[in-house]
Amino acid sequence: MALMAGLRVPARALLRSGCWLRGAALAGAEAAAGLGAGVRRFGSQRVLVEPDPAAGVAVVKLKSPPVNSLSLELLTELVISLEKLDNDKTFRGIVLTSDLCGVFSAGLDLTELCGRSPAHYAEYWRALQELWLRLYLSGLVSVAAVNGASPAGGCLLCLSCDYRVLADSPSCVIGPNETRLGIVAPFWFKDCMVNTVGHRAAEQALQLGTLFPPAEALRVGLVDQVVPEDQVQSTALAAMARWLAIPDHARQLTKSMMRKPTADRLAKHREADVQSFVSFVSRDSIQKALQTYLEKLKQKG
Ligand SMILES: CCCC/C=C/CC(=O)SCCNC(=O)CCNC(=O)[C@H](O)C(C)(C)COP(=O)(O)OP(=O)(O)OC[C@H]1O[C@@H](n2cnc3c(N)ncnc32)[C@H](O)[C@@H]1OP(=O)(O)O
Repeated sequence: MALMAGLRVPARALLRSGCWLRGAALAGAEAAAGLGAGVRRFGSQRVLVEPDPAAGVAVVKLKSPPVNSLSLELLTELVISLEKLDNDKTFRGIVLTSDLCGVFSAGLDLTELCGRSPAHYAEYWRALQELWLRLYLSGLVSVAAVNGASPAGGCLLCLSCDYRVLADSPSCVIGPNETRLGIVAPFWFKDCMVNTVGHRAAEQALQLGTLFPPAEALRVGLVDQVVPEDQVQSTALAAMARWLAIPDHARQLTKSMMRKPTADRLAKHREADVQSFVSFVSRDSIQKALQTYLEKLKQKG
């Protein structure tokens, strides 16, 4: 383990994909995009917010090493940041990205789903629902700058945004791989997939647990653009400018018209969805499958 800024970070996470070497190039690209030195950042321990008030845009970076898995803490901090930005009239759009190299988000934190109490599972699922509803229905334009692998819950975050830009790298796979773990995506994740790629492609991807490489993700419509890794954020900001050219009230009403029926399917039955998750995840067979998967992940490392 290496100690960085008070965080215990596995050395291999820092060395992943030549992160240190690429840092300078990415900082250059950020500066070119107007987000370099001099910008006052805010946020929390796991969510970094880089505001550009003149542009009305904030870049929201997940920074929960080693893989931005969606722990209860990360979910909570992200909800708080989004709520703050949603309520601040300075901002009209967010770019959601990762501060880590090679990983956008590893999806749900599997340690939150293993060997915990029913009360913990319920609290965790409520936090996930809250994040999804907030992001999916946000009045802000949301662009995902997907600069790393984005399986399962990571893919859900991307699908909840209005537009997706993916880095063109073999490690940047994205998709709903839940069935490969022996678990089942919630119906609202399924709905997001269907709304984005259509019923047939969603059904195939969900049943097979497909993780799409960039070219395939673009072909199926899971992402909107694939660009070289060092251009992901600048491309996301360029896309943002196109979306911000539309008057907010018209775009927001249209977004709500498109998305509210999907969100309402969860919003109207949140507690039943929580209870259904708790009873599913508490099953012995599911606990065993999750533990086996986690152990395999750890052995790989
Ligand atoms: C019960 C119903 C729920 C339905 C919904 C489920 C949605 C989900 O999101 S389920 C989670 C699905 N996620 C995955 O399958 C991703 C698993 N992770 C990976 O494939 C890889 O870690 C990666 C491609 C994201 C990154 O690979 P990399 O080589 O850079 O890192 P690793 O060495 O694999 O991992 C480092 C470290 O992190 C731990 N870890 C990875 N993913 C998770 C996770 N999702 N939750 C908790 N912990 C995770 C991994 O075990 C390593 O830990 P150690 O350093 O302790 O060995």
